[in-house]
Amino acid sequence: MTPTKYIDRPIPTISLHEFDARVDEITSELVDAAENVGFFCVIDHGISRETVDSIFDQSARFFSQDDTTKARVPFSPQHNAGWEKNAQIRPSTGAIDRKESYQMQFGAGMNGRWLDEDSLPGFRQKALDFMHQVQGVSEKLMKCLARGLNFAEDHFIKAHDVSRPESQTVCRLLHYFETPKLPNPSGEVFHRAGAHADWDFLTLLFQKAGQSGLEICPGREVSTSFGYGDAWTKVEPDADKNAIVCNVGDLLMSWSDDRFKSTFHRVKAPSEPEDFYGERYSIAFFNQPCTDAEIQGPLKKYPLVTGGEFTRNAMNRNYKALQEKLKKEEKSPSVVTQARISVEREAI
Ligand SMILES: O=C(O)CCC(=O)C(=O)O
Ligand SMILES: [Fe+2]
Repeated sequence: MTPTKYIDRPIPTISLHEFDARVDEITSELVDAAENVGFFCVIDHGISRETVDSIFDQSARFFSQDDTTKARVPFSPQHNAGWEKNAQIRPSTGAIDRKESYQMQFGAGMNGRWLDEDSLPGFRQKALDFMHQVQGVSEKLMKCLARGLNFAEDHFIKAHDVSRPESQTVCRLLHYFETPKLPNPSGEVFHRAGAHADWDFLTLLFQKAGQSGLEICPGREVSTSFGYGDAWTKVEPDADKNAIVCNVGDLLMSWSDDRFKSTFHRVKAPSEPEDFYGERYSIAFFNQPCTDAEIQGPLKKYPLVTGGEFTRNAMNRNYKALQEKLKKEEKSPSVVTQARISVEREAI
């Protein structure tokens, strides 16, 4: 196996300390990070490490339920919410990610998709409290990003109003399974999250100390392209600084006329001795626009679309890329069928 090619790229760390007084400085740091790397770490964001640790405890509590219990809140493609296991296939790998995830939303999309209080007392309220805190940090970043693009300060905040029934914002709890250590006799690759770009506006990711694996590969020029390079940079969890890893998604790339970069990233399939093979937990908060939000960049590079249309277009593009990949690799029809189901399910 050829060793992974790594290069060092600085990933900016941006402090939100004294946000109101420093908003100009923070805006220019954010714009610089969004234009050049697409990934940045946010610190001094106001969510305590205890809060983050306690939501990870809730996540472990959810995933430790047996599969029959979790299957009572199955993933719904229509609502982009609920639990799924070994179901997501990325066009970059043509194979399933070895993980389970539980996607939560703020509103009606969750009807029937919360586990009942008897199974998991207190879970729902704790999850929603956390999601509101992350929404608060997201709104600070949205304010700066809007200023950076000369939109009204509340332009992105209004489009991502989580109190409206049209909200599509998702908080995804992720649990990657332990991977067998080398040598792996079957030669099978255990993908965790195959290389992809996110479709949303901005992703805020929480990681656990020591559970590495996230890697990025910048260099994409337009939000509609699929290509990526072959040199990776590790984004290690920084629990001491309680950093939130943020990345620009395709929606913000297109909303900025491709000025801000939505960067390819993955959770590496552990395959080299120094990789992390253990079970891994992470939490991704995907800021998604309301279905009726109107999306167009200041230079009008792309035609105006609604939040609903943007998501549909992204899914269709993903589906086509996956079909091409599977055709090229002559995967069996059963894999294709499985993939079709899974991509239709995938909304991020
Ligand atoms: O688990 C992680 O660290 C990243 C997950 C991710 O990139 C995603 O779910 O889109
Ligand atoms: Fe991602």
